[in-house]
Amino acid sequence: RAQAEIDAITGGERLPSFSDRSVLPYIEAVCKELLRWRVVTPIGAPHATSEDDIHEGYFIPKGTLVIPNVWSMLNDPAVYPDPKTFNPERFLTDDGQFKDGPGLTGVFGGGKRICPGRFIVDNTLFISIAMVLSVCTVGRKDDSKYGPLERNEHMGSGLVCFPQPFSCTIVPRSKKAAEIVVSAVTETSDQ
Ligand code: HEM
Repeated sequence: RAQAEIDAITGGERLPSFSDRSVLPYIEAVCKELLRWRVVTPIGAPHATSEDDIHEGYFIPKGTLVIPNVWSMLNDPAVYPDPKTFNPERFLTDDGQFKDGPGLTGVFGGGKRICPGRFIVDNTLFISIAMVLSVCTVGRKDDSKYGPLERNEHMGSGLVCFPQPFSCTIVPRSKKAAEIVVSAVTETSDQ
């Protein structure tokens, strides 16, 4: 579906660009679902309350350490049904337009110390996914080095989580797609 959406805009003749973003809602949804499905900072960053507070009946004194359970918010079945399934469509309306999801901004923390890198993340995710999928097909692969993919497709643990090593296949979709990649690389190295 992602590739069909891109092809409808580029005609398979060029790489997608940032100016195509508003007409690629499914790619937008893929980016958001990736941030939700594999949470990079599952417990955000610790903060402290700067004054006494009451939250849902609980008294929280000034100076209390607060750790946001971002993973739980983004895996709440009441908000994101069947949360373990990668399903970009949860970020689309019935007529295929992009819709943001509750709690997703929590991925980057909040308040004065919210992640300043979130704009880089947003743009890099979009352009990388759109460009790669426009010219390549990415496939699953089991191998003797890392074993069955299912066993390795989880994230590591820690304050910052990332996928465990895994194998995959990345192949050009066509001869034309391979030519587009070569000419983009040549143009970049000429600059
Ligand atoms: C998916 C990628 C990323 C995620 C999920 C992420 C998440 C976070 C979170 C949760 C915080 C703590 C915010 C808080 O205190 O509430 C943070 C802080 C920060 N992030 Fe990111 N981040 C990402 C990428 C980046 C990138 C690419 C950069 C820089 C290019 C960056 C720079 C920073 C900096 C400098 C802070 C500290 C801000 C401060 O304490 O004032 N992050 N990030």
